Amino acid sequence: MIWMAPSLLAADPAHLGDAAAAVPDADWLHIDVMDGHFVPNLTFGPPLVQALSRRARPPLDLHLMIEAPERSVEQYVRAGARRIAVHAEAAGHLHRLLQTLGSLGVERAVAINPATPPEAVEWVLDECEAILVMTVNPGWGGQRLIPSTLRKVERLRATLDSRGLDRRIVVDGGIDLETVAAAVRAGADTLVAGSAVFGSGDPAGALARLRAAAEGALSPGKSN
Ligand SMILES: O=C(CO)[C@H](O)[C@H](O)COP(=O)(O)O
Ligand SMILES: [Fe+2]
Repeated sequence: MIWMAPSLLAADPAHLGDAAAAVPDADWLHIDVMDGHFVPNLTFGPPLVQALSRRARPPLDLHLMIEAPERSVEQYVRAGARRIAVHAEAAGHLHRLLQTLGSLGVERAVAINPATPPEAVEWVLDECEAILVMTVNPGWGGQRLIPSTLRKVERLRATLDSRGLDRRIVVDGGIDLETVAAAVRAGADTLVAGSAVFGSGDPAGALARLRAAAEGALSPGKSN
């Protein structure tokens, strides 16, 4: 089953609450937290996340692009996060951090940048529910998907299958009607899309079209 996670990063910052309310059929609402250090950009903090949780119907999916994530995960859980992705590159003690997140009762994802090999997450698969493969360099929306990142998705899906593990593979960056089928065929089952959803005048319609294209790529005999 495909899960769709529209990313608020592409929404008009002056109307974030309305954007959060505009995609009630999403499986998750993706929120990109950037600290100006791990990535140059600066975005959402806990009070804003908490305010958005009151406007959004989908559960909040926080993508923490921050240094020392262990210092602030609890704050984001209190603000309403239901899934938290932490970067393998940012966590000094990744295994311990994932155990902490588990004890806080949220779904856990480990994110890797395009430059990071799959091995960085393969040793903690028992301590997470999802892997987030960055398909662009983190920091901004509206970039083009880097095709070689999908080879990592294939490899991770093969590793999960060979170990009999049921984990979500999230792809994040440059997902649109042109790239979504390739991402799904590579093994992704959770699709983050910012510009393709909030860059359109009709976010709910754009989300539905993207979901249909992803589901079509899953079903044999359909072309997308
Ligand atoms: O994590 C991110 C950037 O670091 C965003 O989630 C991602 O870029 C989504 O935006 P778009 O679909 O426009 O690429
Ligand atoms: Fe993201």
